[in-house]
Order: sequence, then C-alpha cells, then structure tokens
Amino acid sequence: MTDAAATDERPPVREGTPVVLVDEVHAGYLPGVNILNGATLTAWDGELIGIIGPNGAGKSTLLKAIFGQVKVRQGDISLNGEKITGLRANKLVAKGVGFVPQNNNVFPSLTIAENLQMGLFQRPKLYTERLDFVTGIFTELGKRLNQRAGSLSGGERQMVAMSRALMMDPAVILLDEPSAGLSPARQDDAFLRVSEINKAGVTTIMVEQNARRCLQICDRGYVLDQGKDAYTGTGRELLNDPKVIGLYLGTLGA
Ligand SMILES: Nc1ncnc2c1ncn2[C@@H]1O[C@H](COP(=O)(O)OP(=O)(O)OP(=O)(O)O)[C@@H](O)[C@H]1O
Repeated sequence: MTDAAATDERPPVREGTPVVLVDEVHAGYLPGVNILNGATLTAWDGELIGIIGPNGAGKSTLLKAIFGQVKVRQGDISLNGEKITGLRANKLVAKGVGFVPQNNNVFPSLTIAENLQMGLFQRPKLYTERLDFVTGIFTELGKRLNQRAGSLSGGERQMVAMSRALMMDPAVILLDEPSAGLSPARQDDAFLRVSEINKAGVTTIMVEQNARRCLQICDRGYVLDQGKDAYTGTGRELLNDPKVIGLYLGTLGA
C-alpha cells in the first residue's frame, strides 16, 4: 500500500512500456478551473485498474482526459509509448482506445447488431471475427442481435456499450461506472463481465463508485481525491489500508 503523497514506496517496478501512462495531468472544463491537478496513472498490459474516490474527485474527468473529451492543460498521456494527449476520439479509437461512458452509451433506435457495427465503422471487415469475440463474453446479446437497443434494460445496454467498444479490439478499454444504476444482482453481473473482458486479455481501466467491489476485482487501484491520486496499491492493499478504509471505504470489513 502506498501513500503516494507521503512515502516513496511504490508497487514493484515493471520493465518496458505501459499501455497507458497518465503523467501529472492537469485538466478542466472551465477557463482557469482545473478538475485534475497532477493526476498520474499507469496501466500495464493486461492489467485491470480501478479508480475510486469521493464524489466530484475527478474520476470520470480522468477517463475523459484520456479519451480527449476534456482539455489537458499540463502533463501528458501516452498509449504504448506514443503521446496521445489531446487527440480526438476518432483518432484514439483507431489507435486502440475504447471508451464506455456512463450514460447515453448506446444508439437506442438501432438494433444490437447495428450498434456493434457502429463500433467497427473504421474496420468493417473485422465484423464476424469481433462479433464472435464479444458474443463469447456477452452470449445473450448474440441471441438478440436484431432487438432494438432502446428496448433493453440498463444492464443489457451496458453490455451493448461494452461490446461496441470491444469491437475495435482495443489496446485498452475505459469503463465509466459500469455498475451505475443497476440492481445489486445486475451489479454482480457487471463486475463479472468486466473481469471476463480483462481475463480475455484487454487492459482495462474502470472508474467505480462501488469502491469495495471495484477493488475486489482489480489488480491495482488508484484513489483519486481533488483531482490527484492520493493512494495507489494493489486492490487488496487498498482494501486493507486503514486510511483508505477510513477515508473512502466506510466501515472496516463492511
Ligand atoms: N462538462 C462539465 N463542465 C463543467 N464542470 C464539469 C463538467 N463535468 C464535470 N464537471 C465538474 O468536474 C468535477 C469532477 O466531476 P467528475 O464527474 O469527474 O467527478 P467524479 O469523481 O467522477 O464524481 P462522481 O463519483 O460523483 O461521478 C465536478 O465538480 C463536476 O461538477
């Protein structure tokens, strides 16, 4: 467990180039107001990274900064060693960044199949191959490809949104609160699916309000507070750290 602000202890140093490196990023929506204040994050190939923290800490903003949706004013973001800071979404998708926003993440008037095709508009020839991959994880979608996305439940829409991002065979998938708005049973399913996506080899960065559940499945986590990573460590380390428990997770062992 690391108190990033107070000690030099870090998780084991890994060699090579991370899939995603967010380096001291400052970013915000309004002139002169930064939401991210030096946020730093590293995701290595195949890792499942969780980002937790209080409301308004800037968790979603961090994903949006990686995906070019909010102005980065200082610092850099790189993908497999290549600087991607400020690139537009279409360029980022082509380079291998998949983003699943929390809301409005499907085209409701289109069928599931059409939503998935939209995810692959830059490489349509891969459709059959990628469809096999996503329906291997989201088997129920494969049986309902002609159903309109607008008629699906919240959990099912979330699956379509994740599937659409996976169609491009991304190097990394960014998930903004995949469990938000779902019933407890559906939340369990959402976390299971995130694990399955990651176990299929996709580097995954997930923001979650459901901090405890997030840390239970992630390899490493970042606690974001006031736009900066306050703590980082393995999921288990963060779950057991008294300071993280006291400040961000509520009661011990809950
Ligand atoms: N489009 C926007 N324009 C201006 N301010 C914004 C915009 N989006 C978010 N903010 C502000 O940025 C701050 C951080 O928001 P963000 O959604 O990143 O936090 P969060 O950590 O994901 O919070 P939560 O857990 O509540 O979703 C908040 O104060 C929010 O009001």
